[in-house]
Amino acid sequence: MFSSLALHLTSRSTVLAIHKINAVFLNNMTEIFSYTACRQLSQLLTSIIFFHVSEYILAITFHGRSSVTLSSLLISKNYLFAMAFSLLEYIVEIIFFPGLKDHWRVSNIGLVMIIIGEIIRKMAIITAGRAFTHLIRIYHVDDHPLITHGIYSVVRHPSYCGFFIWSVGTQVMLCNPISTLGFIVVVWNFFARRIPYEEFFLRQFFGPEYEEYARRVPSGVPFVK
Ligand SMILES: C[S@@+](CC[C@H](N)C(=O)[O-])C[C@H]1O[C@@H](n2cnc3c(N)ncnc32)[C@H](O)[C@@H]1O
Repeated sequence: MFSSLALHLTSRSTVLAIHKINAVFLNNMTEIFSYTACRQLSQLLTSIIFFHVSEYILAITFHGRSSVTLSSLLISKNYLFAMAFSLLEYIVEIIFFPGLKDHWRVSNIGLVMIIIGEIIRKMAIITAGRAFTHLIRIYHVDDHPLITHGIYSVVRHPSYCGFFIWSVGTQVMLCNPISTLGFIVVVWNFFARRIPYEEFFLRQFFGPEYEEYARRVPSGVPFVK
């Protein structure tokens, strides 16, 4: 009799545990499919698709289909890792701290950053035209003039400035505190090393003309000379 009572109690507690797990699961699913998550994740997806497809179309427009590779889509392993990490952060936080994602003023500032960053970057690509290559040129070619007009008269590296704002904006829009800091550090470091490397060759190509341009116009990436 005792054993059947024990069995009954065990199966009852098992059923209760399953109900509890189901409730937690359903609650988590409700958070994941909430209005907040649907809106923020669809904004992220739209921004990413628009950014990469337009990069690809502009690269084809200026350089022709044959010289455009996957790198023109700017999808690297590090980039995929960073985006995957930010998605993981988003999912964990929306399950355990859903209130964190409801800061709409912050999220909308992120959205504005995405739009401004995108506009600056695309203005840079269109202004530089064929001079804009995704891989840094290390040999001078005849049809590569120094671009100093338009947005290049305001900052020397508008496409990097635009990407910096765009990428950090994606994380601000998602209200992801860890990835926002992570993106600021990683993207800034990347450009802080890339800009001197790129300018080493630009100084070789254009000599005093580039020196004078660099003295006059700021880089466009904070704290990078
Ligand atoms: C990915 S693009 C980035 C251009 C620029 N750093 C920017 O942020 O807009 C890199 C290529 O642009 C070329 N480039 C950079 N600044 C330039 C300028 N002011 N005029 C002409 N070519 C430039 C470099 O030689 C390099 O091959």
